[in-house]
Amino acid sequence: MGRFSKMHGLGNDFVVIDARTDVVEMTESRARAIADRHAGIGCDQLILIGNAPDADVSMQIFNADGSEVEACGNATRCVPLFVGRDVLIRTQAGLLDARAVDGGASVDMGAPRFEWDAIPLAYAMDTLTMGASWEDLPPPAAVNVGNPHVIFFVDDLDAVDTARLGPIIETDPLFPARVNVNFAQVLGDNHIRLIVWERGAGLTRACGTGACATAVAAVRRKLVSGPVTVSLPGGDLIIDWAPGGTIRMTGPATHVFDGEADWSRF
Ligand SMILES: N[C@@H](CCC[C@H](N)C(=O)O)C(=O)O
Repeated sequence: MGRFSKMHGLGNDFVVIDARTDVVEMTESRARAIADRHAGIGCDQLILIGNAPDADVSMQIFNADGSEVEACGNATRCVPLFVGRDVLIRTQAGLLDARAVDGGASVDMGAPRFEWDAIPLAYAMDTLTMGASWEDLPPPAAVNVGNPHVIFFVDDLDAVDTARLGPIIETDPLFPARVNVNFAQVLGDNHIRLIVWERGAGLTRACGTGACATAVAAVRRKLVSGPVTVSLPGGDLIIDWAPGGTIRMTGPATHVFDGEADWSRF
């Protein structure tokens, strides 16, 4: 039998396995089966904590569809709670410094990347893909915070059919590796409301990297300033970024329960 912990950050929920002590061979189909909410344990992402030569621990991230990805902000905040101390975490997105704070954690998520600035993204969307399916959405911003995000700033978030547009944009041929889709409404100089259609997981209650990417895009467009409160369906994150710097994300992390499972059944 293998052990796991169920954890979440603002309702973005995880099955966390300590691969330092429980060796489990993770495949796409096994990750998908564990994440299945009806026939498995159920989670948005499956997290494997392992050993790393250059950090306290490593973190591997699998979306609910089984795809392995580079970054997960909400899971990163859960790692200090899982390990029991502040940690330097090796991820595909780089080394992340995660420190416990009251009720959660504060993480240096590294510097955002804007390599997509080289792509005339709005033009490409207009000419290649927009057509019938993208409708009246404005040209998005594109920010990579270890994983890829597009951000649409809209006037009225309640008027956007996020469940319908999310998967269309996620799988648009413009994004060969698919993309996380953020729908944001600026509520004030330091406040953004956000709904995220996550690549490989769909609509989640919160997306930490989505909040980081959205705050960065909003600061760059001078829509907000200073530390930004990003309000997601599951609650609030504080994101602090200034041009040229790294992103600091602060918010809750929750341990729900521990369990045991026979991984060979998945
Ligand atoms: N929920 C996460 C993001 C998880 C990965 C994402 N779906 C992707 O495919 O890049 C977060 O809190 O950042």
